[in-house]
Amino acid sequence: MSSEFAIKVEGVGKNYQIYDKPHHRLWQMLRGVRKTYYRDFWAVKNVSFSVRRGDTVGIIGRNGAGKSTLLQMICGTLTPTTGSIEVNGRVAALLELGAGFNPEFTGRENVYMNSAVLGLSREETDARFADIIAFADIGDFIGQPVKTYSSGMMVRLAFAVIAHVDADILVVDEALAVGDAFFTQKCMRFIQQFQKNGGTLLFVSHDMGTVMNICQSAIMLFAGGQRNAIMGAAEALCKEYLNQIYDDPERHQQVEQQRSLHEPWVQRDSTKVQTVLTGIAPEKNVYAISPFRADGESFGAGGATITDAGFFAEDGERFTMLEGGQTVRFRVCMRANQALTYPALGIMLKDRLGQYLYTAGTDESFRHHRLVFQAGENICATFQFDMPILSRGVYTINVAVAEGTGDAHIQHHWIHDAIKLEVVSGPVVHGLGSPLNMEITMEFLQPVSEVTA
Ligand SMILES: Nc1ncnc2c1ncn2[C@@H]1O[C@H](COP(=O)(O)OP(=O)(O)OP(=O)(O)O)[C@@H](O)[C@H]1O
Repeated sequence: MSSEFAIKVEGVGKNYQIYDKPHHRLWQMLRGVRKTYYRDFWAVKNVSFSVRRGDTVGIIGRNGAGKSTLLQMICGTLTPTTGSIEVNGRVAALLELGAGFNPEFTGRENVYMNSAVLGLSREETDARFADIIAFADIGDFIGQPVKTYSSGMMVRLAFAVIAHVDADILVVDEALAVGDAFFTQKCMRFIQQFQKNGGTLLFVSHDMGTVMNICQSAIMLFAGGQRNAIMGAAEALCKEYLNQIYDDPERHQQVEQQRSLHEPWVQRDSTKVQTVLTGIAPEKNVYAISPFRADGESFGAGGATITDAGFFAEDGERFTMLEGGQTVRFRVCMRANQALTYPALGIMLKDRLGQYLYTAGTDESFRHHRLVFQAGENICATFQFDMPILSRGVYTINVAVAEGTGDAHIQHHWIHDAIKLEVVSGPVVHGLGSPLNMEITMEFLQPVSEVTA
């Protein structure tokens, strides 16, 4: 296989023999020469594709389409019935909760066992053990049997291991990377670094927005057919996937039923032949704001320390709840530990996948002020803006203090996820959010013929 490829899959299929009754299995063993007591079920059939090194590939498909089956075969935990799979490099996967862990063993024992399965020697694991534990951040539970872990702890430990085994290929199911927002951000930072370093990523997701954002190409699986996977550009396949979802006869049937139950309201009121509805979205966009995390994960040269950050009202009160559209002040404060020339404070709002939505800094506005801070000075910057209307979910804000100019600067203190924002309610479920002050109007441009009651 050319080393240009990380994975090459040719004609791969996985067949399960389905027995309708338990005793049919026994009959098959005893009398199977003359008669077959099972049905063949192809979870994956005749799949071929190749993934180049360094690519990020989305794995999409409806529930039961065969994603896990295919990926388990790539990881080597399941044997294909047909075809061949070549993998060039070390594969580490986060596919199934608790997979690869022995529930009776402690977290520590499982780390050693898992690392060994992934190709690390005992000495290599010894050298990385402290980092693995720090990444997982599960405290004393590391000495407890894994069967006592919450699902969140299990994901933490599993991700910590795969992040430290020098994998060439990572297989991650997005559904497992959810839970604690700060841990998710840490995982996404690791994944972004892994991609930058040229790692190959297979990313299973049901969120087409995410796939289009982070993947160049995608593999779409679908149940049935002579060949049940196709590979293509991420955007084209995501569109195709959405087409398929909405082309579902069951959905059409449900809508037909709704039609038969509800008379269209325009027809009930014959005076409303032409109607205008005007309104703003009825549900308030409410944000819950976490306290400032001074001890959040951070880095920097140490010439300054961020001492506080948060949303404040005009009278100085710290907000713990906010509403989309509300005018707010985000204040970030720092202490200079040394003299600083051209210092700048910055804030970055990120979505759950660690992608920047908005960033702002004092550098642009204060560039011409040629600011200099002295050691021991405390300085706060306030960013006033109208809170955007974001879709429901968890967001975080990084805060940072840098010194220098746009191209040539150093970071003195950068805190990842210093504040967590959770949009707990709101009118927007899909997409990033909605513009502020949106009004929705519906007009019937064609006169609707009068309907007799
Ligand atoms: N051991 C098994 N025996 C029989 N059928 C199986 C077995 N494992 C999986 N299947 C079937 O194979 C099909 C593909 O399953 P798979 O878990 O790979 O789908 P998936 O795309 O990962 O689904 P999801 O998105 O729900 O996780 C399903 O119909 C499933 O019921």
